Amino acid sequence: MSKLSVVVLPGDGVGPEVCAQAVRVLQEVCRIEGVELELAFEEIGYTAYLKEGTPFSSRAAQRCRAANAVLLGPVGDKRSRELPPHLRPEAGVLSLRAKLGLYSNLRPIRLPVLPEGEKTELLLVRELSGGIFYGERGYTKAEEADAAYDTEIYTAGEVERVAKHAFELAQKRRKLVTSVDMAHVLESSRLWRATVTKVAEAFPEVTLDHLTVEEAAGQLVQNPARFDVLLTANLFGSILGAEAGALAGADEVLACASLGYSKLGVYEPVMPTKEELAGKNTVSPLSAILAAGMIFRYSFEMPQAAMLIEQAVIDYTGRLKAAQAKGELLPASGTAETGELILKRIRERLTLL
Ligand SMILES: CC(C)[C@H](C(=O)O)[C@@H](O)C(=O)O
Repeated sequence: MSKLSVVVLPGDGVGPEVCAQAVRVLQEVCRIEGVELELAFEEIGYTAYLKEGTPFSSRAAQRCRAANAVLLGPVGDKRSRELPPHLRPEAGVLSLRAKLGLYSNLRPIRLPVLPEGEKTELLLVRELSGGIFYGERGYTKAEEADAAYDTEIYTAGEVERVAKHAFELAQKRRKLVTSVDMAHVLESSRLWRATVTKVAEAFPEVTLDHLTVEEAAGQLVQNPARFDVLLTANLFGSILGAEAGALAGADEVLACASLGYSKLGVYEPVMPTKEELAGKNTVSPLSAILAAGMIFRYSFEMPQAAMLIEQAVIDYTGRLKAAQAKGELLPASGTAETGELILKRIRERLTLL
């Protein structure tokens, strides 16, 4: 029996309760597939700061580095706003990515194509360990209120490795990479564009086109079907990811994977921390469950198991929508109950296979 290990970083707000359901799914699918699953729990974010005085401890980092995958809950808390930047929950996430060398964030997003309303799936590939989030920052004068700066900086090597990843993924999809930058204004974007163009030479079967970030923001709304793989820098990816997430609509279930050179990845639901709902068993765990599915796809290399989970989520949301459309009264289903229903579907599907 093979053995795989996952570190769970439940994060803040509703993170623990949604991660608990994703863990149940991980355990069940590993049991079915005959994989021995070793689980460890560590803290990150505001919760970690309250307990340990740091948003991500070096002990937690060490355990994550030794694992096969990390399941990460949403991170952030309104009460952290007064903290110095290095103690804020977000600093914990940036440190996790840097310490694990995760440079490529993959976010599949299904968007409605108007007016037909059908869905198209694009894959956002966001550079994750460089750019303005990691560039030098500070105040230019002793007087803090005077002037502040953050540096957008990329090396060709940083652009090259994430671009290669985007092209490799596009090869298995519709074979189009749209690289998004601000090459009309920014020097770092001109390096980005030149480097991506060079990487494209090794992938003659994949088409490359370039858009400015302003164009991309518009096209996501007007013509989302024109995208297959959307490749972009850290900051632009954060903004376009939020835009695409909003366009996808509240009932779309979104998760993402952050990867580096090895198979070790960090997987997270794309959702807010919703501190006010923490512990109330009301939010949907489906994004966290999809994140668990992505663990099987990218870190465990078990695509059948990933499909089993994805299909269970699709079946569940499909039936929910059909019932709503018929005006049927649905039984209230909390976080844990939804997790249970997904487990039931996973077991049912197995009997069908
Ligand atoms: C603030 C930062 C840690 C965060 C992230 O990169 O996850 C943000 O950019 C986002 O995309 O929601």
